[in-house]
Amino acid sequence: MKNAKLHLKYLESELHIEDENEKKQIAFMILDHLYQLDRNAILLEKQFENNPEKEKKIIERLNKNEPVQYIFGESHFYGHMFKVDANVLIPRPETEELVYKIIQRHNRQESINILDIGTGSGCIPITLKLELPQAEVSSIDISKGALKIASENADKLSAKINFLNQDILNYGLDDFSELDIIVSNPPYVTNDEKKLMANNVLDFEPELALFVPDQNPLIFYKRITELAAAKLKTGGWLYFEINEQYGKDMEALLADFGFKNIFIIEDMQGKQRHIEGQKI
Ligand SMILES: C[S@@+](CC[C@H](N)C(=O)[O-])C[C@H]1O[C@@H](n2cnc3c(N)ncnc32)[C@H](O)[C@@H]1O
Repeated sequence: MKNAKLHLKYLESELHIEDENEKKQIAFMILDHLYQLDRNAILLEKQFENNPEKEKKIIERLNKNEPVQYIFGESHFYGHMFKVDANVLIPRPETEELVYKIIQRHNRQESINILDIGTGSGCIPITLKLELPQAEVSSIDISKGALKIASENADKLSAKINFLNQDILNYGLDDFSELDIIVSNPPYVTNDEKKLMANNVLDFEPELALFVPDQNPLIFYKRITELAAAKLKTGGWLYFEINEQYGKDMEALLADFGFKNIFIIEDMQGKQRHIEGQKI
């Protein structure tokens, strides 16, 4: 039998993670994931039977920089647990902020049409459907692997979403007439920025979800803004998560396509992370 508090310390000592807080957090997550030991159980020094083989495998993968979310196959987003694998981006807290912003503007009774572009794990469309249950929600991704995970998440969380496998750069939204909301967190990292990124992102997260050509970093934003100008209802909103380097360019882009009420929103780190604009 092991003592939960002492075992937490042991797990920490096996992890090659520089940041002490992150190390502790991940050791907690291992105890929770493998043995359902929460902070209370650790504080009370609960006795439990451990599985050294499983622990060893997890620690080996963590020490090769693999994100803990891929190892456990799940990630929290907006109070729900989403299945994740190597086909999908790990949902980020900044994206929760974008979803929160959208939910604040609408109410649960509105029968609105929402389209999300770039589904990934399905975190955006599924959360919007759960919070705005009268909405019709659709979501597009080029990746069949991502759509499979997103559909599983939608089923698990009982959210009815219309998923479409399309390349937004070559699809004119022909299945849609008038939309109230278009939201997207498209790929926005340039190759130049690759060298600044952590290995656990570069080695494990899907390239398709992250990168855009250096010579055309706004390729997805230009295409989606053009489509939104055509497909949104008057009064409808366009929401993007953005690369903080391109706030000014994004404002100009939305203005060029006739959007009004354009606002850039900072994330919790104070970075220009979201933009919204209204079709008037
Ligand atoms: C940055 S990820 C966002 C995923 C998810 N919405 C989130 O916030 O966690 C971008 C997504 O866009 C998808 N994608 C990339 N190129 C695409 C294209 N040409 N058409 C449609 N989706 C595309 C990727 O497969 C990926 O799932």
